[in-house]
Amino acid sequence: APDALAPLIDAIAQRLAIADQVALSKWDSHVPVEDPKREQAVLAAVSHQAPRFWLEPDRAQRFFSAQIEANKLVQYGRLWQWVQAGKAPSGPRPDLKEIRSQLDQLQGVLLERIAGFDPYRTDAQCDRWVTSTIAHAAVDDLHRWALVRATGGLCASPK
Ligand SMILES: C=C(O[C@@H]1C=C(C(=O)O)C=C[C@H]1O)C(=O)O
Repeated sequence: APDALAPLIDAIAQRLAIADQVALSKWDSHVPVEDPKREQAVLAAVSHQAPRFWLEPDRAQRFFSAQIEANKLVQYGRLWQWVQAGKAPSGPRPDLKEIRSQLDQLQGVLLERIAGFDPYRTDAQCDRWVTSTIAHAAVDDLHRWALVRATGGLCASPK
């Protein structure tokens, strides 16, 4: 795989790691996982920032839609596990505003890395590279499936 892929998958995984914190804050506050207004704000910011990274706003938005869907997948999965267990982990709870500013900080990193990988997305090997990089990621099952969701549009053509 090209050198640009591992850092991209890493940034995607970092954004998904934050989903656990989001889920915890929503468990505490009984707020629904999905927040359409916040999603729109994220997508608007992304499309505004895209040209700075020589990315088509549409392409950047589609990529981020997948990140948002994957993020919700992790949250629903964690909440399901905590309902099943009858409890969520104890420990420090950053508030949602703080967590969202962490997500915002990752935005530029993700855009930079998606732009770095884009030249390779039409390669016939693209799906194989992505598949094997995800297989080797040091994450649990829930995060691995979320990585699959998050990278669904990474390669230009389906298998
Ligand atoms: C991460 C959150 O949960 C969901 C996922 C979002 C995202 O990935 O950016 C945005 C809004 C929510 O639908 C959040 O509420 O901030």
